[in-house]
Amino acid sequence: MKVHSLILVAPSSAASLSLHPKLLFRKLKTLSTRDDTRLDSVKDFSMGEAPAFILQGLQKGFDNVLESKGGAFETATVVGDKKYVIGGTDGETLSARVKILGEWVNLVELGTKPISCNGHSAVLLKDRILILKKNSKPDDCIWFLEVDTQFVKAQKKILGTEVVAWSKGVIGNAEKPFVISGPSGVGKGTLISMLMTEFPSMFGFSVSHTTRAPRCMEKDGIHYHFTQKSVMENEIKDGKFLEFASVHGNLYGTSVEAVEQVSDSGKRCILEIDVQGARSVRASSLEAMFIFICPPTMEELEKRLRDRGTETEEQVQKRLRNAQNEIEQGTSSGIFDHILHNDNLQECYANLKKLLGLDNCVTSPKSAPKEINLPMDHSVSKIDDKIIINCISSGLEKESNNMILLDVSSLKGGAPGRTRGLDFKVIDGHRNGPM
Ligand SMILES: Nc1ncnc2c1ncn2[C@@H]1O[C@H](COP(=O)(O)OP(=O)(O)OP(=O)(O)O)[C@@H](O)[C@H]1O
Ligand SMILES: Nc1nc2c(ncn2[C@@H]2O[C@H](COP(=O)(O)O)[C@@H](O)[C@H]2O)c(=O)[nH]1
Repeated sequence: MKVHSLILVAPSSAASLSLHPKLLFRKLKTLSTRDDTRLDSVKDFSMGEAPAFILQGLQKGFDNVLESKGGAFETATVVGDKKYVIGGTDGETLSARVKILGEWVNLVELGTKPISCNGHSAVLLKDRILILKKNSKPDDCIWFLEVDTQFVKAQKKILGTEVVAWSKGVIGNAEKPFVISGPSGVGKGTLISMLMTEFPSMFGFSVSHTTRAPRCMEKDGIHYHFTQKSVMENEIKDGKFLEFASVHGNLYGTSVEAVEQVSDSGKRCILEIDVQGARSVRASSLEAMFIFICPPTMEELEKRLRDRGTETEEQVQKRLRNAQNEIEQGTSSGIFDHILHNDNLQECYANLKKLLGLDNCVTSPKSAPKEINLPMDHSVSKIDDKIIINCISSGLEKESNNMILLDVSSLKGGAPGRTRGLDFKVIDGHRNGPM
């Protein structure tokens, strides 16, 4: 029998990625050939201990799949007394609605929503719903709708309403970003340029937003995203910034997207931000390495700032006044993992490379990122932290029963950024022989 739609209650024994494929196939076959009346017993599941279930379009009339008149595909996921309805083809994106005790209530959806698709599966994990989009590109097929994560809980408190947050799922982990701070003119930008010139495929710069005016050689989107104060303040309210601070009289900030874009490219992200920003990142969920750059003396710092010639006299004075406080904070607050002294530039650069494990480093070509290819037709089931995607191939002479095992045991990050740490394995059914 071909498995079209399958619903499982998580057995106590964990199916791990290391489970022998033959055993897994056997286990699934047993479960999938069960009488469909088995489904009724799990219709009323509640959230908490992560009951395993699938929401699948193929099982018409099944409680969790709603198909509205216009052909809009929707799934409903019950979490305690709430029912999250996800889908709709009337817009360009998927969206979510929620019913509490049978009544529709106002729901704020945060994050970037996924673009619409021809159906999806929805699987309840502990505090979020995994969405597997059908007929979507490999880098767009896995999404999460967070319903009870720390981020959602905090936003509910702030907004005083029901909140969910969308987050795109990414296979693998990002390289640990590093934060470089130090007073204006100490040489942060110079050191970062040297690093990016020597290791172009290894590092990416997080392009900050700022409300200050561009300097003559600065380009929008490359050196900074130059913006208006009111625009940036609204984006801060919308939760788009990982950190922000008022520095030397202007607003500066790192958007969540700036860091995620660098990580998506497989590079290690560099954040060049002030001490207040570093403090905020330290308190955020972003795991990073923190480096503070110190000038040899205040006189030398002043000379470098003046020689750079990018600031007016008034601005130089302001930056020097702030520098004293930054150096005190940077060297005594415990925010920073490492302090480097930029007296001799080449020596400081060599020390920075040492910290980053790059001394005597030979750059090797990067292996291509792992990509998941979800077939249009698949059914989904769940055992503990493993999502089993049964790929249904039709029209082929031989029936293929490939499976994708998606491991959601080590999720990292999440809204307002990407959800990383996903892993998967393809199990070729043919190679396992008859069961
Ligand atoms: N070790 C050094 N010795 C002498 N000059 C230096 C040294 N390091 C950097 N400089 C020079 O000091 C000036 C300021 O450096 P840079 O612009 O990199 O500072 P910054 O910390 O990035 O400043 P800001 O925070 O304002 O962006 C530049 O003209 C640079 O060439
Ligand atoms: N908190 C943040 N501070 C930032 C960010 N980007 C830059 N900076 C700091 O601003 C000063 C001044 O920069 P300049 O380009 O005007 O010379 C610099 O020393 C950085 O420390 C940011 O995104 N967040």
